[in-house]
Amino acid sequence: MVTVGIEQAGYEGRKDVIRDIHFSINPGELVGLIGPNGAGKSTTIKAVLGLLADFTGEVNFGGSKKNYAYIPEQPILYDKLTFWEHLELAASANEMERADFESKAELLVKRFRLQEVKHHLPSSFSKGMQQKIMLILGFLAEPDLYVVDEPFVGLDPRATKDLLSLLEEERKRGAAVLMSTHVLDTAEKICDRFILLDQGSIVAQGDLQQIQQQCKLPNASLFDCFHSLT
Ligand SMILES: Nc1ncnc2c1ncn2[C@@H]1O[C@H](COP(=O)(O)OP(=O)(O)OP(=O)(O)O)[C@@H](O)[C@H]1O
Repeated sequence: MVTVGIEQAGYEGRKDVIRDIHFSINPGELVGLIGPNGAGKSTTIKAVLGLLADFTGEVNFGGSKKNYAYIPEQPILYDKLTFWEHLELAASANEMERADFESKAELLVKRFRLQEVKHHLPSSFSKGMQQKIMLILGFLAEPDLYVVDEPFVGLDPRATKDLLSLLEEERKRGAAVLMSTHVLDTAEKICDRFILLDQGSIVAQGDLQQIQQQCKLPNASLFDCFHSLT
């Protein structure tokens, strides 16, 4: 289980962007981090991953080692490495066996329909194709925790479906997922629980029924709850 207890966190020169953020994620669970622009979703993710200069609190990954894959909103790729070389680099960082790496990587490349561009430079790819590379890099690692920042915006419907089915398989293996998104109708369908952020703090958390109770709107959609709370 991943346990997050953030007293406060922020950036150099802009401390205290988020405060009193407490939640946990069980193995196999998909938790949605929801909130308007600037609410602090990405900052919360960076705090969980230990990427912030200014941080007070504690994040416990449950094991001795922080075993996670972070799939950022903006793809981060090297200009001079081909798509396949990015995968090879990730495999060596994760100390994967060659044969294991090749079979998994080939399957993922095929699944996201990128075989044709395997040996091309990703700097020439579209935003959605670059995003797929970030997803493949994450899935290759088979981590205990996936941290996915706004995955749906750049992906076409088929890629979105591929992502969701792969995440479902990974959750069956026991992987936990923390996902930030604005796409509330998808979030409502796929997340076990939600954390609703506004202005750097949690305004509601729980499953849909608990969120509905917290905003006193029985049977309301996540979208309606979101609007009444933010
Ligand atoms: N590198 C940074 N330095 C200083 N302030 C930052 C930095 N990044 C974000 N912030 C500020 O922190 C606040 C929360 O931003 P954050 O990116 O966490 O929001 P978000 O909920 O992820 O928003 P969005 O939905 O637009 O992606 C905003 O006021 C933003 O201006």
